[in-house]
Amino acid sequence: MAVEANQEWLKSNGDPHLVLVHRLPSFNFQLKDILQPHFHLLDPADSPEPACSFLSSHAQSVRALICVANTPLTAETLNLLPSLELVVASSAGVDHIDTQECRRRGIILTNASTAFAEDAADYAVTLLIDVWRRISAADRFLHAGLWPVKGGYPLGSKMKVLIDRYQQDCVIQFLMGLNESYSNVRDQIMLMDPIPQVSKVFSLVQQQEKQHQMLLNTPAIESMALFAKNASAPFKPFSRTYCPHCKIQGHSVEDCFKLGNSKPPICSHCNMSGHLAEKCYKLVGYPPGHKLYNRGRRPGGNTRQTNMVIAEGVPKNHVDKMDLISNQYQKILKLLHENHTPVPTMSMANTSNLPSMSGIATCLSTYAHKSFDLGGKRVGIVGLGSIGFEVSKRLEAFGCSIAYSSRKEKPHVPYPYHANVLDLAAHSDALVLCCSLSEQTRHIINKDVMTALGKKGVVINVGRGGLIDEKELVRFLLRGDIGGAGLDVFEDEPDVPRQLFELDNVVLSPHRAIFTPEAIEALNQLTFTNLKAFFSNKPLQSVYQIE
Ligand SMILES: O=CC(=O)O
Repeated sequence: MAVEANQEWLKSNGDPHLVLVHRLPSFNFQLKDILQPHFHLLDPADSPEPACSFLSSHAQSVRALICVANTPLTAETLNLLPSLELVVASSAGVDHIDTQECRRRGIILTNASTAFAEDAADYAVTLLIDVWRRISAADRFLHAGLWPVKGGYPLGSKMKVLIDRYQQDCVIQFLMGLNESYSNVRDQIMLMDPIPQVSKVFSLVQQQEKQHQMLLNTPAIESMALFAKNASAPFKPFSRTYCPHCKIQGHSVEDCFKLGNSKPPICSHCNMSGHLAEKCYKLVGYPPGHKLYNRGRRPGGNTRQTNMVIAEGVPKNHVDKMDLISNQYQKILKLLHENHTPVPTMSMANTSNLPSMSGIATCLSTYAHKSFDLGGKRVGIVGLGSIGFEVSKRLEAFGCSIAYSSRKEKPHVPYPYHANVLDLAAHSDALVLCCSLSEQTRHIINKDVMTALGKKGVVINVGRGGLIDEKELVRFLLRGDIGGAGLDVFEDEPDVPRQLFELDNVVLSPHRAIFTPEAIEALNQLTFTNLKAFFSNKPLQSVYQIE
């Protein structure tokens, strides 16, 4: 920082002014070296004397105080500083400062939101894109070595139908017994009455799979519970599978249907849509005349085929573990029925001339066209201060439409204003929380707001954890009553609800939004500028309006 020739912030006799450093002893005061040459810094944390008596004896004439990070600044401390006129907070949030007491005493408060605005906004937008596009989840998927095993990770906010279909497919294949080393857990699941929902079975299977994997040093594809012959074939770009619907090699018509590109195929065996008769035949046995009719038929007749055909509840002969009996088959059919959600049909016409893309990627991009992109999404910004405004600038560039709620309507802002967050939520696909935490804003995101935001709504928080009723948010996320969350802050940091760890539609970050060297440099600059301005009777920057 350049030293200025005219040091008009010094006292008239040329001495430096006193500035009190208010910090918890565990917090480093990095600005010390920069400020020391220009101000007389008083730092009780450097003294062996208890803070109270230090302040009473040495700080009676102090006019300016720097509040470091989230060191609590209470009315009791303020009472010990009768000459205090300025509090310079080195944070954007001021919920650790008794702002009402500051106001009562006429103390001016500045915060760091202008210094941190760009970095905090970058982070908020990144969280939003990550939640919508599932970037972190896809990263975990890839790091876990699952790409070659389970095929492409379906990205995007409206992929739930596809994920459901994917889970359903995996579960059915698993229950059909394509991986024998999982027969015990399969039998246990089949004995459950009723068989739990597909998503539950899917997670039970995954748990088992994790346990298996832990026992193996180098897990092989074949050791996966959900591994099934050809399960990943449709996802391989050079597979010889051919889709008669979209005329692209690399996936089957069933996959095309799962991706929403064709009408569901109808099974000629059970009349259900969504799969072909081959799937049923694998379960119940191939009919006479089918090319695989003799497959698995052994002398003695204990084959899946004969068991399935003859058994009514209990097989007559010995049944080996892998075989399904007919009521198990019925249970599986029921599962299929319960989870049968229609998938929107979309045309491949616009993308079928993209030879460099694999079939699956082409299908995904087609499906994604109106689903994953940020363009057209309605984003509600809660708190249009300096951080919120930077968020709006960025998201506008992505083609989002912006609305906001704030303590007051901003006269020169072009975006629609909503006087309350409930109303904003009802008109938004995502809410981005950039406001400060106060008694008025605590739990501003509550049950009603989340309900208004809806099942596809996303909430991003770079403000303070207390803005959200976190327990309620966890419930909403676990029930699928909200579309996702990107959270940099939590109610009880560093404790984060563990239930969130498993959710792919949740991105978690340990309160890092503003931590960049550039933001710290901007903070140093802002603090120095404000102290100089204060002692030279010039206007201050980043003044926090206490209400
Ligand atoms: O969270 C960071 C800050 O308030 O500065």
